[in-house]
Amino acid sequence: MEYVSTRGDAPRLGFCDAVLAGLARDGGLYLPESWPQFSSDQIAGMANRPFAEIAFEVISPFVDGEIANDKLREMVEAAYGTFRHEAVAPLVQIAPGHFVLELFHGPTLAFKDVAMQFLARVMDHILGERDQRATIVGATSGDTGSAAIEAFRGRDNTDIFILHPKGMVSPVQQRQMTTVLDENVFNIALEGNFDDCQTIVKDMFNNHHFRDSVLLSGVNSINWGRIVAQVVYYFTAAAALGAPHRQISFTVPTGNFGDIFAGYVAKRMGLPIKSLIIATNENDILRRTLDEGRYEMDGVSATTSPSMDIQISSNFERLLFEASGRDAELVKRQMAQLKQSGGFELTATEANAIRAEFSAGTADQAQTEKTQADTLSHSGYLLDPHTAVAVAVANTQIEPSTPMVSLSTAHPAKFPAAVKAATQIDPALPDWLSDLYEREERYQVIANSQSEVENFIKSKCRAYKET
Ligand SMILES: Cc1ncc(COP(=O)(O)O)c(C=O)c1O
Ligand SMILES: N[C@@H](CCOP(=O)(O)O)C(=O)O
Repeated sequence: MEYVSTRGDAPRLGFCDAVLAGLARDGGLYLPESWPQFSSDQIAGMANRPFAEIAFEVISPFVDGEIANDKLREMVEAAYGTFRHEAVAPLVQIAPGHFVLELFHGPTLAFKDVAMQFLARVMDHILGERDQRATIVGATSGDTGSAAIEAFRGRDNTDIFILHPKGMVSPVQQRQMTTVLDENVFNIALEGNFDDCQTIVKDMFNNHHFRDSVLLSGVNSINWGRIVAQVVYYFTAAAALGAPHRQISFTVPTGNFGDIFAGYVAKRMGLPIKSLIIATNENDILRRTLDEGRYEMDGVSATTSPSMDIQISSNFERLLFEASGRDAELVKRQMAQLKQSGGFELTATEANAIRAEFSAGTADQAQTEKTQADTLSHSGYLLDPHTAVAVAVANTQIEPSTPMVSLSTAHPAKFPAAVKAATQIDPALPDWLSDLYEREERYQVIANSQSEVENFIKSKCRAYKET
């Protein structure tokens, strides 16, 4: 299996090189050249089996033998052994026909752990085999950063630099990152918003001199290794609810479009998904794009679901590539327009293809809080604000004959202030995080400047070699 860039000008790579590359050298995102297919019998056979076994089954066609099967199996078992729930990603029914898929039982209480626990092991393995050391960078609105730091802390083959928007993540998210004092972990509080963090990360990849001098690698969902691991829980959830014998719908709280793109991939692989519903908060660029056929940035507003306060939704580029019939020249032009003028028009082909696969809805602050309060009073279930955005949107789209799964992307205790405001409940952190507020913090405040970030990284990382 080879991987191709959405912008068509980067070399085709195998799985291991695509994972280490993170972003393609032409600025595009890697995708497999074709979609592995799962038969109805294979999907039926996934019901009631351990998560790690399904993970191996779903991921291995993408790895395509580049990592030995017994090693890959060992990695997925170790990755999902860190989860505190036996099922890893359990389903909980909150209303007739409506289920929440709990993805927050990993070490940092957010869905990012599902992919990050896998990806860190894969990267460590590849680097170890090649006797190389890499510099990992990531942009975060709170959850990717904490999951990545937890997964990469103390690893000898990597130094990790995470950029978060200063003062714009929840106090729990911030401390989960900044209180990790391992020598290979560096937190940067950037004077900007999440999109600024993400732009600097992508621009560092596009600065080939810098990229090569530190052996740069990335852990955002621009990295294919993140997406592939997120495909797994669509299969486990759908099989548990009766797929392939019936269709299942999913509603996904969306920002960078990685999580819902993983659902699209599952569908392309043969999973009978009826609807894939994009749920956004007030930062509703994706819903507007579906409605209007134009991707148009209009500023980020702060909400109680900060991890979705995004305008530049990275993985939408992967969808454009698919929806345009893999027209890399068109995607390249659209991405250039986005960078230059903050927007671009979808072609009719793209708009039709996207509308055929996705629908979208928005829940504003009041609807999100009401959903948190109503869900608690009707079913006794406490939702974090991101999950509540999904549940609010899903509630408007439920059909009697099709189970609806809303993805629960974070534990309520990650966002205690928002949960308390909506429900009067103070969600407790689990034991292993109960002293989070007493731990020492370490982070570096840096201006919104690519060169300042690059200089800081060069001064700290062990991989740096002047070229
Ligand atoms: C809690 C939570 N929910 C939802 C999202 C949105 O996911 P994605 O960026 O994959 O669309 C994020 C951030 O990525 C998140 O941290
Ligand atoms: N919401 C994310 C933003 C980064 O998303 P990613 O999935 O591309 O890593 C976060 O929590 O950091």
